[in-house]
Amino acid sequence: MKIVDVVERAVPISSNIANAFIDFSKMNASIVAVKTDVIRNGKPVVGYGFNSNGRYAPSGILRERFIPRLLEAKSEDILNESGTNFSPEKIFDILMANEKPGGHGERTVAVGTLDMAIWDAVAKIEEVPLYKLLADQYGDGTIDEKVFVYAAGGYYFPGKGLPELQDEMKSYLDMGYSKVKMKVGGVPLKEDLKRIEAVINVVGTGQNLMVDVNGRFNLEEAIEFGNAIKDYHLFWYEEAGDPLDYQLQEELSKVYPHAMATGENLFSLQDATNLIRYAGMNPKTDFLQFDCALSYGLVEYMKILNMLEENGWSSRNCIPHGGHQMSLNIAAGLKLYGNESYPGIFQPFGGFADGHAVEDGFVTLPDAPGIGVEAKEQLYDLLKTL
Ligand SMILES: O=C([O-])CC(=O)C(=O)O
Ligand SMILES: [Mg+2]
Repeated sequence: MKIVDVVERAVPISSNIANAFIDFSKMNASIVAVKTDVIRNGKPVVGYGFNSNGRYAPSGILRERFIPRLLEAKSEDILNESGTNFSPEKIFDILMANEKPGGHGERTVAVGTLDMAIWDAVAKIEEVPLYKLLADQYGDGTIDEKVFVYAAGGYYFPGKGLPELQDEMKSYLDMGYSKVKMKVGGVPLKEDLKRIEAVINVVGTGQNLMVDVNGRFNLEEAIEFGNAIKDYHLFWYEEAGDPLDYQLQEELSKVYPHAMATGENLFSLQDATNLIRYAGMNPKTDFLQFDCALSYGLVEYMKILNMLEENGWSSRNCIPHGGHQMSLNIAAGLKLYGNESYPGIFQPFGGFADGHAVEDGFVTLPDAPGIGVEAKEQLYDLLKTL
């Protein structure tokens, strides 16, 4: 049993949307295929992966360091104890050989992308959906039959006014979502408050709305904004300040009385641990958004879930960033609170399996082996070109 080839390509996911920190005019992502010599259904098993939005394709380090390390590994060093499948944990160790701790940089994205493809292959070799493999081998043996998902959008866009913002949010409700997220912090406070009120008018209550600052505010601005929105009782207030400024988050936590969310730009177990140690976040109210496809993959994510449990948090505090099927599988198999979703943006990676419409804010997963990329036609059409 061996990996015969690994191929990578960068593909555009660019658009004119912007959050408070970046626009996506040059955004791209790496897609990878891990080709094995294992035959299932008469064909060699191929695992597919891609990196999540917000970080650029790590093509260079994938091609120069991580793919060669994987291809140079001896078969016995990447198989599980019984030799019946690949071991994502052993592969993680192979990939991370000769990488110093700290200063994680873009390598977390490269490893996260490969890790996704490895898990896809491993589940395909077992001939089960990844969520089932996770529940059986790493979870309590049961799955969540449906997963809470919210529609993330509300981006700034040239010429987009309040009516267009409201139409966008209405369209998410029409698709079956119950909660929506919008970008804030990119225009003056007064203007954002009008945008927030316009969206609450569509979704009915602040509890159906999250706002995302994408790390734009300093402490003073974060507190001012928090004070201005607190009476809306929003579902959460996300990434108010720099993701690594734990003190800002801690100070904000002292004065903002409702749920907050952060973590999409923390890319390692150590960074996540520091957040839990130093940022004053509250496991009774707050949400954690670590995205395995940006942060060394599911092997690292499971270490983060263990760390959370040791510190009085639960997998139910987690709603990963990224809106991809990998995290949807993790949500169903390891019992997260839910998953993000980007209806219509970051295509073809955003959204879930064809024919699995969102109903009352929940989505079901296909019964296909692996992550389920073959059940999303537009995505599979792209991946199979590798
Ligand atoms: O705009 C982005 O970079 C995406 C983001 O923060 C989110 O989905 O929470
Ligand atoms: Mg965000």
